[in-house]
Amino acid sequence: MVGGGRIGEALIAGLRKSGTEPSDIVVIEAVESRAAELAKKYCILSTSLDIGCEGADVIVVAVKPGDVPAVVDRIGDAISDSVHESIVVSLAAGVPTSVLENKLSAGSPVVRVMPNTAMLVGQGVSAACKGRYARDEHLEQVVRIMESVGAVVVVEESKMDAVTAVSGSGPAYFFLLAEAMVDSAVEQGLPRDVALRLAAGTAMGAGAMLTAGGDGPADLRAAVCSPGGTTAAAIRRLEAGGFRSAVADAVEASATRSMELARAAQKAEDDERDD
Ligand SMILES: NC(=O)C1=CN([C@@H]2O[C@H](COP(=O)(O)OP(=O)(O)OC[C@H]3O[C@@H](n4cnc5c(N)ncnc54)[C@H](O)[C@@H]3O)[C@@H](O)[C@H]2O)C=CC1
Ligand SMILES: O=C(O)[C@@H]1CCC=N1
Repeated sequence: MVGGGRIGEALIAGLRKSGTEPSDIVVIEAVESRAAELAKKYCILSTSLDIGCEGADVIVVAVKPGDVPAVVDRIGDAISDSVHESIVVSLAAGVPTSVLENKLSAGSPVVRVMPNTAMLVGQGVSAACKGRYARDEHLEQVVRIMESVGAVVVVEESKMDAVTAVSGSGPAYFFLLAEAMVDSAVEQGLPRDVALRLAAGTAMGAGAMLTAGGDGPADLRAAVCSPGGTTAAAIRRLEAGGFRSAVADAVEASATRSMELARAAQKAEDDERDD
C-alpha cells in the first residue's frame, strides 16, 4: 500500500477485518509518524518504496492524483529488475491507466479501482477496470481483493468519472444528509446522541432495503409516503428546495472534477516527456 492516508487506511482496515494476514500487507507512507501509527494499529510492516515494492504481488497506489506520476515512476524503478510480476493498482480519482503504464516497464499490468471509504467497515463498493496490458487474471485477482472489503463492479475505463461521482464521492453526500438531519432533529428538541442514532439507523435500514434487490428507490420512497401524511409533506419541501437537481448538479460537478484531474495528470506527463 503506497500512501497510508484516509483511503489507504480504509483498505488496510477492511483487509485486516476480513482476515488478511498482517504479514501480507506492507505500508509505504511518506509521513513517518503516520506510517508508525498504521504499522502499530494494524500490526503491519512499514517500509520504503524501494524495499516495499519489489516482490509484491499487488502494489496499491493510494496517494493524491497529483502525486501519482512521481510515485509510480519510483515504483517502476523499484520493480524494473524484478522477475516477479506485480500488478499496479491505482485508487486515484481521474488518473488514467495510461499515465501509470507510461511510467512502468513496457507491458506492465495496471488495474484502476475507484473504491469508497466504507471499505473500512467491510461495506465498500468499488468499480474496477483493466489497463491496456492487464489480463483477465490480473483483473480477477484485484476484484477478489476488493470483494473482501465490499461489493465490486467491473466497468470500462470511460465510465470511471461517473463511478467516482456516484460511489467514490457518494458516502459524503449521505453523510451531509445525515448531518443535516441530526442538526434539524436537535432543533426539534431531540438530544444529539439520540438524533444521531436515529439518523444512522435510518440510513442503515434504507440502505439494506435498497440493496435487498426488490423495489427500486422510487417505489420504496412512495411506500413511505402515506397519503396526506408527514413524509409527503417533507418530500414536497425537498423537491421545492431543488433537492433532486442539487444532487444531479453535485454528481455532475464531481464527474467534471474527475475529468479535470485526468487532464492535469495527462498534461503533467506530456510536459515531462517534452523536457
Ligand atoms: N478519501 C476517499 O474517500 C477516497 C479517495 N480516493 C483516492 O485515494 C487517493 C488518496 O486519497 P486520500 O486517502 O483521501 O488522501 P490522503 O491525503 O488522506 O492520503 C494520501 C497519503 O499519501 C501519502 N503520500 C504522499 N506521497 C507519498 C509518497 N511518495 N510515498 C508514500 N506516501 C505518500 C500522504 O502522506 C498521505 O498520507 C486519492 O488519489 C483519491 O482520489 C478514492 C476513493 C475514495
Ligand atoms: O474527493 C476525492 O477526490 C476522492 C475521490 C473520491 C472520493 N474522494
